Amino acid sequence: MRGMIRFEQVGKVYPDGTAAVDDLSFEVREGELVTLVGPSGCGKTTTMMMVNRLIEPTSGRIFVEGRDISGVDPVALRRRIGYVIQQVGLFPHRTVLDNTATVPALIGWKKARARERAAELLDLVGLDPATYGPRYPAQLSGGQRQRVGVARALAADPPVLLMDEPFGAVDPVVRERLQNEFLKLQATVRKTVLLVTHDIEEAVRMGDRIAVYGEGRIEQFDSPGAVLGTPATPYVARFVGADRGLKRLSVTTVEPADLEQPPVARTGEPARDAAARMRAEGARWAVVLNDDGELHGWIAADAPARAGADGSEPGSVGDHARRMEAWVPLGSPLKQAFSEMLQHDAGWVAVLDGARFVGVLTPAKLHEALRRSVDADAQGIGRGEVDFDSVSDA
Ligand SMILES: Nc1ncnc2c1ncn2[C@@H]1O[C@H](COP(=O)(O)OP(=O)(O)OP(=O)(O)O)[C@@H](O)[C@H]1O
Repeated sequence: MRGMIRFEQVGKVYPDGTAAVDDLSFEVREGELVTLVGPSGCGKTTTMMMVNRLIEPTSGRIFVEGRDISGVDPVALRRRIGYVIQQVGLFPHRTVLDNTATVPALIGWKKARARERAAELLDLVGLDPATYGPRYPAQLSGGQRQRVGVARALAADPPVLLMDEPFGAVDPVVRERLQNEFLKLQATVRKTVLLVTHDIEEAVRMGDRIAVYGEGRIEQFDSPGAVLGTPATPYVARFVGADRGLKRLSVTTVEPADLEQPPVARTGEPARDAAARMRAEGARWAVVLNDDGELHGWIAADAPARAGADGSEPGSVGDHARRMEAWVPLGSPLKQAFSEMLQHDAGWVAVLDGARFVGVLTPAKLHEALRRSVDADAQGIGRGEVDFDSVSDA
């Protein structure tokens, strides 16, 4: 199947002569989340509202699920398209449960079934239906209202979701939490999503692909990595900002190939043996694991010798190990690894796969991973395929 949403040379000129968008062509694949990002007034909302026919284009054609929507009844069309907006637009005199059940009720579901579905959806977005279902919108926080907006849009299980600044009305901390929650939710529901934002960070974090808007047209339509790594035009480079290398840290993940393997000591082994091994390998420290291969901490190469300086027995590795606070799961963004390093003032972070220790990430390896991902995008290949020499020579 071709794109779930497809724009073919679409233009919109408002009756007063304002040309909001011009010659837009792009498609959103099934299950893909595409973010539309750009400054105020560049035509993002116009683009979005043409998909559910709240606005009609003046030229070109738009297809949803393979059908030219100019021939589809707008009401029938909107049943297939969930819509989440910044102001949420909950009915103030209706309970949260009834607000969430709005669309299923509208399309003729029996009341009991609609409410059951609404309760499921509230649960899915992290709101306990027993607690929050009976409340009215005014009795919720901004973040909770936003979640209800998402639950309501998903209630009738539409294949397509339009989201216009869905996390815009909340503070940055809540915003990041809602973004992460939505990404987790999207990993299970796999809707085809168009999300409008003016925030490049949000676009990068949320989008499988990003459309960067200039004045009424798309300047670049590509993966977050490519937009940050190889901006197509000077406009895009300015828009993503001089700190795009930093932003890239949020979209590049820690992979097994990025890790170093330091010497490993076990909690139960004699400290003297571990120290001898570290000396032989020229290492100043070792990672300490317990018998199940789980991270216990780390040990300095000279710790046993210092402890035994007074002639006493240095004991086991466990006696000298220090806790390791800086760790991240495999697959975390590099940004998280970097932030762990800074927060714990650590020269490296441990990387875990579940509870299992898989290696450490050092600042040099982090830098290398970042360079590798820039190169991979520039060459249009996977990160693992980048020739290491070409990275260090660059
Ligand atoms: N009904 C209308 N009549 C005339 N011009 C309009 C109308 N609606 C929007 N516009 C204009 O069309 C252009 C694009 O507007 P649009 O709302 O799509 O931008 P946007 O990128 O979503 O902006 P924002 O981020 O501020 O919401 C703007 O210049 C706007 O003033």
